[in-house]
Amino acid sequence: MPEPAQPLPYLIIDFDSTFTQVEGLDELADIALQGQPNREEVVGAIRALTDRGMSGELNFSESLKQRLELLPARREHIALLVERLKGKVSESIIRNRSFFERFPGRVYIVSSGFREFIEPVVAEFGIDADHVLANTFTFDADGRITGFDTNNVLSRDGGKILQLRELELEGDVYALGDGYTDYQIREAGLANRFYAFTENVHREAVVARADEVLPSFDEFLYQNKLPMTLSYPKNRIKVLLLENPDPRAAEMFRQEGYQVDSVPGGLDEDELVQQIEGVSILGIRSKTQVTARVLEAANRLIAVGAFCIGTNQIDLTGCMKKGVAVFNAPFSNTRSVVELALGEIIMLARRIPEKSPKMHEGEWDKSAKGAFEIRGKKLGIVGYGNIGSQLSVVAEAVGMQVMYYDVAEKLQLGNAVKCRTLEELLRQSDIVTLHVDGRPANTNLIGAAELAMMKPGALLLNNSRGHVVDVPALAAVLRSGHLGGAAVDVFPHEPKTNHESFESELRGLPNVLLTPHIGGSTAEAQRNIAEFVPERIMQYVNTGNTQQSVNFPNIQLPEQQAHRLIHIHHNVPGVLARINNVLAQHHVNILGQYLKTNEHIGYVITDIDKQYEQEVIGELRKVEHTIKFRVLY
Ligand SMILES: NC(=O)c1ccc[n+]([C@@H]2O[C@H](COP(=O)([O-])OP(=O)(O)OC[C@H]3O[C@@H](n4cnc5c(N)ncnc54)[C@H](O)[C@@H]3O)[C@@H](O)[C@H]2O)c1
Ligand SMILES: O=C(O)[C@H](O)COP(=O)(O)O
Repeated sequence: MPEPAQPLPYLIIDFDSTFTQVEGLDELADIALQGQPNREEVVGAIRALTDRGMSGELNFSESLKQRLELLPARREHIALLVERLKGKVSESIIRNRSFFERFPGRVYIVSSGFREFIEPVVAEFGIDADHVLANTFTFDADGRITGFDTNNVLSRDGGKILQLRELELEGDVYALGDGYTDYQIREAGLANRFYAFTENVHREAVVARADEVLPSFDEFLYQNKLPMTLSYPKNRIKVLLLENPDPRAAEMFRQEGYQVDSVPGGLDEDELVQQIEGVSILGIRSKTQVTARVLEAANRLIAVGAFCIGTNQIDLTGCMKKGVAVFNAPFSNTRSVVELALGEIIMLARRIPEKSPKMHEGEWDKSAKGAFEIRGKKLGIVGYGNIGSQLSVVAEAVGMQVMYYDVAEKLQLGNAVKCRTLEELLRQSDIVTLHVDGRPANTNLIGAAELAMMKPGALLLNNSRGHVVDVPALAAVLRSGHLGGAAVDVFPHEPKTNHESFESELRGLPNVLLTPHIGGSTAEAQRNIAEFVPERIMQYVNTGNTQQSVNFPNIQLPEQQAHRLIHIHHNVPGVLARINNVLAQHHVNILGQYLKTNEHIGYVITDIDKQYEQEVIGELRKVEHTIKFRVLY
């Protein structure tokens, strides 16, 4: 861990809602009133008094007095409280335990809370009792808490100020806390700076008076160039989510401590270029185009999450060359598409797209004309990947004969028959369903010539990508009656939001089922995706693991041993040797090293000894052909 550049300031840290996530007295009331019918009411009243005291609405001594009058606690409840509080230490304080263990002499816990529960909690972080300045309870002979020691300066209004005066600290003093009384230390001139700590509670009145706002203790250490566990505070990682992924995605990123912004609907290239600056993680779905121009404007981008299967909307090579890893959800919505396709086959076979609107208009058109069972019919699947192969199994289960065509060698499932050419499949199938990926070469894969090869009266489904089918050609064969119907979910030009209108030559044609790109839009799929993608991205950010990235060399890493250095470079000879030279020159021991390359980049992870000088990092950053370099911790 590098040494701090300057002498450390004294840190005056509040306990309740700062060192721990909760208020000690509120928790004590909750414990003491367990099983009592008035528990909620009394705890609520104590919480309200705490809050009024903390925001400066009620003077402190009055707030404390009133709270203790309401508190029916006893000595034995305190031990239970201590155990509870040990499990509720603020995340960023836990993360930086080694900071406290290393500099206990520079840290004071100054609290209007009570020594009896503060001391044992902070002792676990190496903070001694004489660096805990807090109130003390008074008890009666039966062990019931009766009040507080009124001789203690901290029990009075302006108690923290009086306490700081008594301490007579020399040099820089920084106060950190969530309450008004913490701010008063700086107001009284007893601290150079006041940091409003908002990891647990955000009090407007306090934040408004702060020199700095700290969403975490990492942020404090980072701003002051002090030794910290993470290399970069998570609250500085900005996430931009477009196209409404399930709210669970934002929730997961927020839980991790990231800042999350959401823009409903998509953004066009110009809009995204405007918004991408400062964004570390971009979350999109199938519509947003991540182009070279967008990447050029992306000055902090680490990863792109496609909250869908398709990634053809992303310049994957451009991302790779910029050291931006892309992740998608390759399996989360496959079942939803399969179910939609099966439903569409049956709907088209029974000409429901024509019959249902007629019924809504009051027309009764009972007839078997053009309607057929799907049992025994030939289903031709183009693209036998995750969706195509799953549909194959389901279609066989309802009695269809499955044929498939794929450019890659694929395992035949069940009784499915492989076709050697697309033409072979098109000429035989009663129903053709497209499940190819969106690679540019698949543009107009099904055009006029291919449509002409299909059997008269056959049905076509496209749930893959809009550009795979030549839409005017499809409209022509539907109008001519050569095809019996079609179901189309994806289009070359799709509206950016639900407020734009949908234009297509397919509108108004008979037996054509049109859906607004909803193949993967089910509650189950969206929820799965919203967990899957953030998990992959957070793993990448936290450990460097690139498993299942669609554009980075995939490395599944063992658990980190000490410090982890992540180096992304252009794949040219000699970079690894240069990295290792720097480490060797500084006598840094390599505990483990993992390298994988592809045609464009090399991705090397090096786990090194705890001990290293700051210079090493500077030199590694300067290694020629470096695209991105980061130290995990
Ligand atoms: N409508 C929706 O909402 C929705 C939902 C999910 C996925 N999708 C799209 O569905 C498609 C399939 O998804 P998947 O997860 O099964 O993808 P996948 O990558 O698992 O499978 C695609 C298959 O198509 C094959 N292929 C590519 N080009 C081909 C060609 N010209 N001829 C024959 N085979 C070809 C590939 O070899 C691969 O086996 C993708 O385009 C995806 O974007 C759409
Ligand atoms: O690629 C996909 O998974 C589908 O096309 C679904 O895309 P969407 O999330 O934009 O609906």
